[in-house]
Amino acid sequence: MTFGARGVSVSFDGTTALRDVSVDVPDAAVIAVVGGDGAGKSTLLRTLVRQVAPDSGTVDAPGKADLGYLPASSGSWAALTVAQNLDFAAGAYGLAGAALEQRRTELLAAADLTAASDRLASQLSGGMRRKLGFLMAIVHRPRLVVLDEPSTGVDPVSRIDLWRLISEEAASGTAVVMSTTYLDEAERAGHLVVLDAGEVLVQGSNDDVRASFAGAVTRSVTAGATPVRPEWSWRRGHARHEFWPDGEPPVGSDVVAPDLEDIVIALSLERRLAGVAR
Ligand SMILES: Nc1ncnc2c1ncn2[C@@H]1O[C@H](COP(=O)(O)OP(=O)(O)OP(=O)(O)O)[C@@H](O)[C@H]1O
Repeated sequence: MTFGARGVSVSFDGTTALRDVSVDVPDAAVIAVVGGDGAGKSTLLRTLVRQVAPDSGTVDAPGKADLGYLPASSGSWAALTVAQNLDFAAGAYGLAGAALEQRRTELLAAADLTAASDRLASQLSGGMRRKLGFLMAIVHRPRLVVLDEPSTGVDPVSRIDLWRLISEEAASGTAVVMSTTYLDEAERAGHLVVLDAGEVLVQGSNDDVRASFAGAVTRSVTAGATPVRPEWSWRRGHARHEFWPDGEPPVGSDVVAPDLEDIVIALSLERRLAGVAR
C-alpha cells in the first residue's frame, strides 16, 4: 500500500502554501520532507492527516485508527506523567487492560523512558518529550505515521535515539513521513522531498537527487573573500560555496562534489533567481 498526496494545492487567505504537490509514502519507508521556513512542510503533513483540506488534488491516507501524528508542538500534555500521557493516547484508540499494559511497557523500554514513567511531561528534557510524543503517535500501531519536525530542538544524542525508534517503526512495516530541518537526518531517510515556497524542488532517493543535480558548485578558499556573484553563493564553514547552474565555472575554480546541503541551497537559489542574469 502506498499512501500520499497527489497534485495537492493548498492556500490560506490567498497565500499559496502548497502548489501541485505529489508525494508517495510506501509501507516500510521513511520519507523526509525538507525545506526552509514557510516552505510548506507542516501544511503537507497536516494535509496528510486531514487537518487541512486541499483546494485541489487528493490525499490517500488511512482512517484515524491507522494514522499516527506528532504535531510540531510537543504532542504530549505537560500536566500528565509519561505513563498517563501514553495511556491517554492509547485510550483514544480503545487500547486498555493487559494489552495496554504490555504495549506501554514495551514502548517505554524501547525509548529508554521506563525510569521516567512517573515523571510529569513538563519535567522532561526536550528530547525525552519528543520521544514521548513519538510513542503516543505510534501506540496504536498505525499504518501511517506523520511526524512534524520530531527532532527539532533535540540534543544530538537524543536525536540518534529518536532516529533509531523511527527506523525501527518503519522496519516493522509502517509508512513514515517526517519533516526535518536537519539534512544529515534527511539523508538517512532514504527518500527525500525538497519543498521550496510550496513547490517540490526535487524528490527521490539520495542517489536520484544527486544524479538529477545539474550545474557546478565551487568553493572559495579564502575566508570572507568576496564571491564573484554574491546572490549565487552561501557560507559553508569557513569557506563560501558558489553555484553555477550552467555547469561552467571560471577556469581554475575549485570545483567541489556537492553534498545534500549544497544541492538543496543551490536548487532553492536557482528557483528564486530564475530569470536573473547569471
Ligand atoms: N493556518 C494558516 N493560516 C494562514 N497561513 C498559513 C497557515 N498555515 C501555514 N500558512 C502559510 O503557509 C505557508 C507554509 O507554511 P508551513 O507552516 O506549511 O511551512 P513550513 O515549511 O512548515 O515552515 P516552518 O518550518 O517555518 O514551520 C507559509 O507562508 C505560512 O505562513
